[in-house]
Amino acid sequence: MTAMLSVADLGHTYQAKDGAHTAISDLSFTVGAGELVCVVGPSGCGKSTLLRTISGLIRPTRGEVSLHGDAVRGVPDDLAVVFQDYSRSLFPWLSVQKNVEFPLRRSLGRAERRARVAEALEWVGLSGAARKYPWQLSGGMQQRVAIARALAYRPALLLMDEPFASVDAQTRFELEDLLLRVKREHDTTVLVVTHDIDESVYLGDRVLVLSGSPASVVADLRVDLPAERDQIATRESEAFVALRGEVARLLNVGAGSPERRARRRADEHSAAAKWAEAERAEVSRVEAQDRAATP
Ligand SMILES: Nc1ncnc2c1ncn2[C@@H]1O[C@H](COP(=O)(O)OP(=O)(O)OP(=O)(O)O)[C@@H](O)[C@H]1O
Repeated sequence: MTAMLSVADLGHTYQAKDGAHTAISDLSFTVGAGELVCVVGPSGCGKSTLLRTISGLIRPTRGEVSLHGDAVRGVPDDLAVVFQDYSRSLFPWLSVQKNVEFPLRRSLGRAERRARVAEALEWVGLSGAARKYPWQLSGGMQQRVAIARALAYRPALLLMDEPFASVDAQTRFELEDLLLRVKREHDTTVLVVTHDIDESVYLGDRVLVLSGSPASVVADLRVDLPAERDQIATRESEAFVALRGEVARLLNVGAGSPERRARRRADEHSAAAKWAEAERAEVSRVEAQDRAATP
């Protein structure tokens, strides 16, 4: 299988006021064209840093990322990202139609843009919602819009950062099946970061298990399940149960004393709050820029 994405000896060290912090070290893996690979790892191990380097938002301090053979030096044209927080990734002042159309506004003429939007909305079952605004839709529908926007762009690689973590369990199952269907029908190459071990096995052709910070690859597991999956039958199958057990063991889920676990959760919480704050400021800045650029 041709490698669509190649990550070679990747490392990244942040320079902060209180010293240097190595978030990822020696990460190497490839993702083949048409493959769906899930990445799991302990909280704070460096998964978002990995996605930021793949999407060209930060330059790694070591190693290289290539997309169909070309080294990534900035944000690649043929890449789309779906984030966990749909409410911040959609523009509330634009209709669903205009949200999905937005990334296509420079590359395509009006007729082709409209055709792509109609097609993508049909894929995600939202043809009837084109004229609505994001705030008129449920959380699951908003995340469908974000997925439609990514798909309308026809990216060579779709990156998803905890895409279904903010929706209820029923919607999560529906969106997982939607992703599998779209991937199968359109041969999309996808890299999904998730905290959910079951989700990683249900969705993945492979599961990459990362170590604690700084992240490196602990295991690259092939998911030996039929391509057609079913939320009940697949999750009950022996192969599924065995694999999710293996991932949990590799992640050492449940290890440590209750005190150590509580301390670790508190540390993760304060680091997450700090970076969420920085990210909010960055998103507001970019939104203000986009708002100014919106015709
Ligand atoms: N801009 C930054 N400057 C300095 N350190 C950072 C920066 N961004 C992240 N870090 C640190 O790098 C480490 C990895 O962070 P990252 O957000 O990549 O992890 P993660 O696995 O995505 O976390 P989570 O599972 O909580 O989403 C953390 O210790 C974090 O505090």
